[in-house]
Amino acid sequence: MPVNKICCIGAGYVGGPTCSVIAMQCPDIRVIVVDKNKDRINQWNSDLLPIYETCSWPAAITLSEEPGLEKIVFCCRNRNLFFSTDIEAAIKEADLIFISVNTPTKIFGEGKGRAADMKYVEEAARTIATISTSSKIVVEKSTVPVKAAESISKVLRANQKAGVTFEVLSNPEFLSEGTAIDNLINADRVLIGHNDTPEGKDAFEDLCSIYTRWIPRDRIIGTNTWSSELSKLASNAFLAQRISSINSLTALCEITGADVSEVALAIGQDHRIGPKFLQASVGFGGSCFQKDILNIVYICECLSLREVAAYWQQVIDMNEYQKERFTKKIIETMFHSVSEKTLTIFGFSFKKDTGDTRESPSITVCKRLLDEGARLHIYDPKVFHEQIINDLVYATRDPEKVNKSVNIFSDPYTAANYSHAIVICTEWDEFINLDYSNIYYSMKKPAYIFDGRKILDHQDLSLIGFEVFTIGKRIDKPHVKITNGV
Ligand SMILES: NC(=O)C1=CN([C@@H]2O[C@H](COP(=O)(O)OP(=O)(O)OC[C@H]3O[C@@H](n4cnc5c(N)ncnc54)[C@H](O)[C@@H]3O)[C@@H](O)[C@H]2O)C=CC1
Ligand SMILES: O=C(O)[C@H]1O[C@H](OP(=O)(O)OP(=O)(O)OC[C@H]2O[C@@H](n3ccc(=O)[nH]c3=O)[C@H](O)[C@@H]2O)[C@H](O)[C@@H](O)[C@@H]1O
Repeated sequence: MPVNKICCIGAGYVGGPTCSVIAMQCPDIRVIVVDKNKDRINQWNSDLLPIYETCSWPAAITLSEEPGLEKIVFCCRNRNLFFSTDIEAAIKEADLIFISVNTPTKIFGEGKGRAADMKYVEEAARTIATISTSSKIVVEKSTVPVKAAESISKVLRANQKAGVTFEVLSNPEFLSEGTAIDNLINADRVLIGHNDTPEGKDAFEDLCSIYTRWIPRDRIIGTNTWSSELSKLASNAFLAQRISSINSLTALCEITGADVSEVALAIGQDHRIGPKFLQASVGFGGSCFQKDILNIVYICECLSLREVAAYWQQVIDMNEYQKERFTKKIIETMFHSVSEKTLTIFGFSFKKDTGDTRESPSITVCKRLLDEGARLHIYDPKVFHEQIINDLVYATRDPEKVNKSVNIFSDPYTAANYSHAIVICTEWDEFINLDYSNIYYSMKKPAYIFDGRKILDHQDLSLIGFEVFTIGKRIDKPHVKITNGV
């Protein structure tokens, strides 16, 4: 059955960009992205989109300009791309429905702190079943536990109207924030899990026919549904595992005098290992790595696979250790106390080129420093000030302390003024080229820099006069040649 109308439930970081790209590549298909969050839909319909995406238009697409998400949305919106809160109408008319709602870690009940909360997926499935008056392909785009498609099918079947059928596919998303458009247009692979039945195979072909408009057919992988669901979790677990592995070596490097960047370069040159995701850091963040690994841990524990669960849990534990180790180093270096001292935090998003703060290592570092009595000046080029305050209030559960001890700034120089230390928590490019001589003169002495992302020129900073600490490398004091003109 040709797909003419698509509905996507969930207008978030995945639903919005994914459907914008589909609308751009398939001008003959009408794409409606719906959400129950009215504010979010209003933003998608405004000039200020809810997601910050910097990426450029890939070379494969011939257009005279280099647009990112904004250009695509502005080009397709109200042509064949629509954002709406009328969920029922969009479901009714669609041939194919993406479920792209959030699947956060459960915060209470059975599996609290580890299992994925499937309530939004279930709610979406119930709505689809009760509203639909014609048969649909339902595509699970959200990241879900293995066997979730079975639960979705069960909910759909239990509530479907006579004569209406549903075929459920698993089509996990692999985009990264900040490079979503590139990732979607030049996807390494598109994974589609389907039932091994004639209906399942037909639905697979229907979804394929959308992706093949711009993705070469040999990059589309068809698997059984459970492999597809597990591959998504495993993919994030493997990426996070690489970061924890390189981070595990940083403490060793600092003690022995090895430099973790040199180690990463050396091991990454082996084409069997490869250079990506070996950048040592204060720790990984983002909405998915931790959540998806916890999900694997929980599934394994439920299946009595204790050793497997413990193996993956260690990736998370190492990440916690790294954030704690970095913060401890700050406190120890500053004479074992940051109480009443002002520390300037550069970067609050979980990585550069996004305004997203979910599970950002910056939150953990700030919370620990606030617990120790520090005053914080925070600067991030993209995160909204209210978001920073909300995150810190949630983390500390102490609005009074946040109100008293945290100031948010709109420019890095003012933020650093009169502070005792700068702490780099996010690798924003703009931090690399700041005028650190100027910053040094405006700070209290000794002036410290703690580079949690290894992005600065540490020798230069030492020469300016800073006390410098970074991850995975001992910074020796510079041998300043004192010349007296002789
Ligand atoms: N953020 C990312 O970079 C990636 C996320 N994923 C996965 O994709 C899924 C979605 O993630 P995000 O887009 O980041 O989440 P998000 O939180 O940004 O967006 C989800 C949206 O779904 C809406 N929603 C929830 N239940 C709904 C319902 N019943 N009806 C209508 N709207 C509903 C929410 O209001 C929200 O706006 C998650 O499972 C996530 O693990 C996968 C790959 C990348
Ligand atoms: O399922 C998801 O949500 C997505 O999760 C990640 O994407 P994302 O969270 O946007 O960001 P990444 O670029 O993977 O970075 C995650 C974290 O790891 C950190 N990181 C990354 C790479 C590295 O070498 N070192 C490192 O510390 C980043 O700073 C960031 O905090 C995956 O890369 C995507 O493939 C996946 O689709």
